[in-house]
Amino acid sequence: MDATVRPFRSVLYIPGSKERALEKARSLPVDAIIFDLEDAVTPDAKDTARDTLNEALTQGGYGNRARVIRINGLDTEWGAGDVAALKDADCDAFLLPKVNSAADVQALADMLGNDTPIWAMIETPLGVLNALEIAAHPQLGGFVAGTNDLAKELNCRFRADRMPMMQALQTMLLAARAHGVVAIDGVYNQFKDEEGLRAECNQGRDLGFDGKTLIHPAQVDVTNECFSPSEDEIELARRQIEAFEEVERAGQGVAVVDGKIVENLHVETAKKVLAMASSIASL
Ligand SMILES: CC(C)(COP(=O)(O)OP(=O)(O)OC[C@H]1O[C@@H](n2cnc3c(N)ncnc32)[C@H](O)[C@@H]1OP(=O)(O)O)[C@@H](O)C(=O)NCCC(=O)NCCSC(=O)C[C@H](O)C(=O)O
Ligand SMILES: [Mg+2]
Repeated sequence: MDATVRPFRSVLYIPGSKERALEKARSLPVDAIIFDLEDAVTPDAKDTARDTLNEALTQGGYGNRARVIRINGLDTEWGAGDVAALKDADCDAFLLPKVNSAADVQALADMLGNDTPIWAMIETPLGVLNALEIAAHPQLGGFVAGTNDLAKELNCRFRADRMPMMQALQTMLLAARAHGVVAIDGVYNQFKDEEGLRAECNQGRDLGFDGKTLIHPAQVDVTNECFSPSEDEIELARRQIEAFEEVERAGQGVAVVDGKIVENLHVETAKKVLAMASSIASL
């Protein structure tokens, strides 16, 4: 799949210790999986989770889904052991929690000793404030918003409109876009509340996130729907491209579609919409 238009709509956390969930994920229509060794795994299960996860990845069967391993922080008693056990695993990226600076990313890069992309959880005040230098690290492939940790660190309240953490989310997005890395929104904790999830997905999509992290299979379909180009968006993109090509042939640089101007930059966006739609259709 073309990496520039690879979809990351639905990114499901799976506890690395849960064999049943590791098995189930092979058949779920998610774009990416985060195999978690951090928060979803209790301290007494940390060691066995490494083996369970290694075995699942060796066995494979995850198809086109991007496979991301979230290790424990390098400042914890498990981080170095996670890297040692999994650095050669068949995966697409390693996800480092609570990244505060580019030096944290470099520390993991040094320990890995390979060029597997590193993703960073942005979930601390320093991580947000240093997002630009973190995104600029040459091995950095993506940001994941850790909205639970962020709320804890900010001492803010959870609100449906997420106003208290909006600056952090947008700072992270600006940095991700400045350096062309993937940006995934945080989780929606009430996993049985479909309407609440839909609203938060739409907000994340409006902000510019590529997709959303999920904690339960019941969240997958809504999320895929919200982060896919809709039929209306696809149809509009086609008409914008056609209209622009027509005016271009007549030596002009501005078309009008549905009463709105269409210039070269809108055509670029329209082409991205069609490329993403076709990438999703090919899954
Ligand atoms: C939330 C859960 C504990 C709920 O578990 P459970 O009660 O077992 O759910 P169900 O009985 O409804 O499960 C139905 C079937 O689905 C499978 N399942 C459940 N969850 C997953 C999953 N995440 N991935 C794959 N499959 C899953 C069950 O095995 C059942 O299968 P079957 O036997 O065939 O019926 C549980 O969903 C869970 O543990 N979720 C993950 C929690 C997690 O990963 N937390 C850490 C990430 S969130 C975070 O840390 C964010 C960040 O750092 C921040 O700061 O914000
Ligand atoms: Mg967290």
